[in-house]
Amino acid sequence: MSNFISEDFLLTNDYAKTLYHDFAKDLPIIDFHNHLPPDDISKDVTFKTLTDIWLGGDHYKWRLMRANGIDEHYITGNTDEKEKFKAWAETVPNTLGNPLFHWTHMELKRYFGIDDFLNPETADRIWDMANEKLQNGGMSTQQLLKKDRVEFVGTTDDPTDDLAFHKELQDGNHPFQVAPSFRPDPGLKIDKEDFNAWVQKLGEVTNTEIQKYSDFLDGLAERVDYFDHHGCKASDHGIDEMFYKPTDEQEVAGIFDKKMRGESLTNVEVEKYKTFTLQFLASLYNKKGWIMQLHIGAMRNNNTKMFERVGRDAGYDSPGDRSLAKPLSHMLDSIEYGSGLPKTILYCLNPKDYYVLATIAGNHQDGSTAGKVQFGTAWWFNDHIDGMENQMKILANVGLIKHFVGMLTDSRSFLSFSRHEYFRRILCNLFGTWAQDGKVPSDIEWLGAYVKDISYHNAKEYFGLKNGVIL
Ligand SMILES: O=C[C@H](O)[C@@H](O)[C@@H](O)[C@H](O)C(=O)O
Repeated sequence: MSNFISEDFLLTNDYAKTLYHDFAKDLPIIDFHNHLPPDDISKDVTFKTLTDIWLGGDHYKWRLMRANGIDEHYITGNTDEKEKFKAWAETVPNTLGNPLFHWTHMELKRYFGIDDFLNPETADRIWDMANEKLQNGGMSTQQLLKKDRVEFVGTTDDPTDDLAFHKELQDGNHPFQVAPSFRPDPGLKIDKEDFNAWVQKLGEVTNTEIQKYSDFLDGLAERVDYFDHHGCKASDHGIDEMFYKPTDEQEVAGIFDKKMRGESLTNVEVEKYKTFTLQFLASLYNKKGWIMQLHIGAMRNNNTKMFERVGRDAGYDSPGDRSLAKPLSHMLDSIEYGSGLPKTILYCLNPKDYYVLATIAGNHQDGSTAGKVQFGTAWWFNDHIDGMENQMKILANVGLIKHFVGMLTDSRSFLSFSRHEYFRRILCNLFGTWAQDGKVPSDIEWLGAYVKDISYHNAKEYFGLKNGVIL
């Protein structure tokens, strides 16, 4: 496979090559949003097999395996690890054009030095080589972070989490910083059955009996303080359908009481509750100087039979298509008008909303911070060459790509950091092609400064980091 994943992979002209090799390649990584388990980092876990590190939790791969006719037994079932790996190896040759085809081979090459095409014929050899490498040292979670020069990891954490592993990590002497991100979705989703149980849990961790909405808000505020003390710099919200229904605390207190009594709520009540609670949280984020991330528009768990069998985040999600322009614009406007909008990153799953997000971000730039409101990088089903190019072109068309905070993996795997390389190659190829086509001056230093900012410096500045240490 010597002509694949070569030095100049995805770099189609000389400008692109110079931009990547001279400006992007050697920069450290700031991965400000992912789903890595902090306990695996803190315990410096070494994964035993390629299946452990590659297939556990990776619903992207699971989805393609199912599409390839593989039985669930070999995907999320209890079968032998090697059998699972072989099922993936059988799938890989059929993934042409999918980013997983590139990611798989980049990961084999970068982490294991394996240059072979993964397929049923090479599977045994690759399994042995990779597992030997995993077991021979140098591949623990912390070593992988160091090897990839990861300076900052932003995990995704429930507000009721005690953050014990983050604390351990912060007390340790590491060249990287692992910070929690505050993800209060269960406290927003008042329409879900487990809402009341979550409220009770919040009460337990804050040592209060939450009886009314104001107790609940106090509990959230206490956890924001707690997260702040543990290095948190950002929140994250999974908003499946954007909402905005203006209301006030008194009305929402009544809605909360109703839910606590076990009564069912109307859609309007649910939206009012979510609106006020998000406004309240945004005011806390703003006071702390946190970044508010909104991931909007996933339609989740669309296969009930499989949801009952394998649970959430298992590969049964799609972009939804509910309009988000008005509610999102009104929501941000109301926050800005009220307590002031925190730094905000907007992501959407349906690419039909790219112009909406990119321009709504522009509506709330206020001159306080360059790129204060960001149109975030291509998320999930858009995380591929076309999706990333599309996102960056739209951002450049209607805003300033110069201040773009760039890539994050959103991943659950320690081998996904090579996706920063993938992103940087795509970025350099985009700018290099503009230079080649005479669309922009071929001033390599000037373009190189853009590449460095987008690959690393902008995120570092935006998150207030200095050499891996939170300022
Ligand atoms: O890239 C895909 C993601 O990891 C996806 O699983 C998450 O974005 C998750 O649904 C979430 O809500 O945070």
